[in-house]
Amino acid sequence: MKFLGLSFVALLIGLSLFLMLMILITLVWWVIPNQKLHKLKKCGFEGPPPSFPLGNIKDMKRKKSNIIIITTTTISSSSSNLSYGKVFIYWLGTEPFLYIAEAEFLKKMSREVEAKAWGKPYYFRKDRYSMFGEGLVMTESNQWVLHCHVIAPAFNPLKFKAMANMMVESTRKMIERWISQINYGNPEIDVEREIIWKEPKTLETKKIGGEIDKLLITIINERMQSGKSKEDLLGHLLQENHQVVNGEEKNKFSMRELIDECKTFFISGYEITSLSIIWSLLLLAMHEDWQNQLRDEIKEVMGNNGDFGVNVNLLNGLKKIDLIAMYCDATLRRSDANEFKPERFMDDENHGCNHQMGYLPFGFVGRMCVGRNLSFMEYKIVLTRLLSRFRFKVSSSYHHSPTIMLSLGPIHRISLIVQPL
Ligand code: HEM
Repeated sequence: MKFLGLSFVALLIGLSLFLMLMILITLVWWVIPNQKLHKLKKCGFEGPPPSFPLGNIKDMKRKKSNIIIITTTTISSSSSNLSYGKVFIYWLGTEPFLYIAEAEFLKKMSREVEAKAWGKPYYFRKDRYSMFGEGLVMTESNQWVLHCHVIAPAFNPLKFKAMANMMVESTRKMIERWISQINYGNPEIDVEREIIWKEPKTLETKKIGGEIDKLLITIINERMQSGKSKEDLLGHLLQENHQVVNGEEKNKFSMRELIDECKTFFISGYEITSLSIIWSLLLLAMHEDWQNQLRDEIKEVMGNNGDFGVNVNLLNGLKKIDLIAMYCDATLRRSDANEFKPERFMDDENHGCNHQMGYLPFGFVGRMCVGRNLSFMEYKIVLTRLLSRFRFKVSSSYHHSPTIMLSLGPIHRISLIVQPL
């Protein structure tokens, strides 16, 4: 039998497939999200119903009040005019997110929710998998606990001395490059290009992912076979990874896990610290009085070391540099938050915010940044040496263009006029 030229069987198959697809869509986009919402409501959370197909993205785009959004472990500032109070559930596609504008609630959660219970949103895991694989940023529950045990000791500040020397050396090379450029009559330096390695876009990382993996396998194998431990992050990681159980040598991580951790350190570590340094240089170039204050402090604390070498212990004495560095885009800020006032951090336990949970540049509770001490050290080393050698001014060609990528970066170059002291 034929209908519109199609056999009855083909029509039946087509119809069944269509029906199955409709059932699947209804399940995924309506039944399951509504079940989740029902459960969340039972726990006392209110919020708009999931709307097909994008969730509440449209509503979220309309700006009114600044609030904090927690997307499982990721905290970011955003805006909303949804009228569900200060804590509610909203939807991105079919995924529920907890929206928090109440610092006390955030504090309570950070006390009561175990670190291993935090996870990452599905879209983040999918989008960033090529960058982080199953590295620490992505792991959850007991796998996170295991990774933490291996990785955290590698970030013990007592192990940073050799890394400090590498940082000093690479800053020295950069300073030499700048001086030779200045001597050629070009004092305008694109500090972004000089300091930062551009984070590859997700697509690029997907394309070159295999190449990166191969390169890392070679490096890791060479290190393992040479038997010599190098005092850098990979060296410390390999040391922590090695164990002897009942006389048998074993590794805690597989090669895949080692590769993913290396990628995680590189991508989550390198980019953010570099960005902190270049934004700080820009702010200092805009506020020369602060450059002078910092130079005075560097001389007072480091003596000549600010110029010729770095004593890691002395870095702890530099308080003002801390102060400027890590001012994050906290949302519970005071009304003068957009003014450059590093002094607001001085003797203020809330770091210039209205609440202690307003300042969370390194995340919070157990999922706090494992690399924060390393990043402080690198930041201080680079800034100390640059300020000891140069005066910075903003170039007339500078065009302010911050944008959020993985972190807050500039679209256009950050050009500064650099004058040797
Ligand atoms: C200015 C510098 C840095 C800032 C502002 C920063 C910020 C953060 C934040 C906010 C988180 C929490 C993310 C979340 O909850 O999803 C985090 C986690 C993490 N950071 Fe950093 N970070 C910095 C430097 C570094 C460095 C230098 C490294 C390593 C070389 C690093 C490695 C990591 C890792 C592995 C995690 C995941 C920790 C976990 O989930 O247990 N970060 N960082």
